[in-house]
Amino acid sequence: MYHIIVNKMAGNGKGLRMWKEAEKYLEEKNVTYLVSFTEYAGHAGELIENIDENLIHAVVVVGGDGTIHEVVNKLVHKKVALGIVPAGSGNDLARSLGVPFAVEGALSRILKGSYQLIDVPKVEEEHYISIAGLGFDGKVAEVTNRSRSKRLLNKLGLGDLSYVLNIFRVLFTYQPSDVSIEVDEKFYKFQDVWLIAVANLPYYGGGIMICPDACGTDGELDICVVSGIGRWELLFVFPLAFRGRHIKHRNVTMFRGASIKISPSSSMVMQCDGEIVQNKTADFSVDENALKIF
Ligand SMILES: Nc1ncnc2c1ncn2[C@@H]1O[C@H](COP(=O)(O)OP(=O)(O)OP(=O)(O)O)[C@@H](O)[C@H]1O
Repeated sequence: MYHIIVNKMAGNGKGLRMWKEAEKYLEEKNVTYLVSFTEYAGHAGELIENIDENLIHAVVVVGGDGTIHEVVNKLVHKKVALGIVPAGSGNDLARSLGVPFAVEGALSRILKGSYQLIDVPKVEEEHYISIAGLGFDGKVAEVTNRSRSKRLLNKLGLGDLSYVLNIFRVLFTYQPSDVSIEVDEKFYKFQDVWLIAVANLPYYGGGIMICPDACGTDGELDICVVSGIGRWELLFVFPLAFRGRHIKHRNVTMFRGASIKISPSSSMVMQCDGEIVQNKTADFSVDENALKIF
């Protein structure tokens, strides 16, 4: 049986609209399912905390990357597969995996039943599926989630605009840090680091292809470091990242590895799949082939 988890509030109400469409489609196809609706942050994880693996063969999220992130943390190394009907504002996991954005396409992919095994990275005990970021992107996520303008813009259906506004706000106040990075026992030192992305898959931030070659089945993580760059130049490089063309820029360094330790000289805000995490250290590893995903 499918357990469907719906975040009605995802994507400024897109979750509810897409669920209504999904409900009709599932009825037409005579699919048996159990459905639950999230009511607060953290609820999706709680709903499947004690999942009966003999009864439920797949969890389907109708929601965004934040809801998926909670579910991933409960499904790692389980028999239960994950399906997604992308209804968030960013939908970067769907973009990376080529999941259709329309309800019918996304559901028919799930109902076909063929899954792949995907790697799941972790930083300390926190798993994530797409990208973890330290620095500038973490700060933008933190400021946006706290800001009153987000709530107001969400009500007006302009939620994405709050990210853009905060990118500018953070750009002119952010203080870069010096950072030591250990990748598979090789040691690197960077000055004036703006951001470090540690990626299982290519996309974050609603379509930014920060690590174009990241592959969720190679047992490794791709790392992008942006350092030693002026504020105005960063503003110029930023749009290139929507097509992955930033990687040739002289202030951008790309690596790949399975075990990564990041030590900044001053604290850097960390986000995993867009959710802020309060870790003391940033030691990354990969659980290979740890999640079944449609
Ligand atoms: N009923 C609810 N009311 C408020 N917040 C909720 C509710 N249900 C879940 N949440 C929380 O809302 C946050 C955002 O949800 P989600 O990621 O699904 O959508 P999104 O932010 O619009 O999409 P994306 O992450 O793709 O940009 C998550 O952290 C989730 O835990």
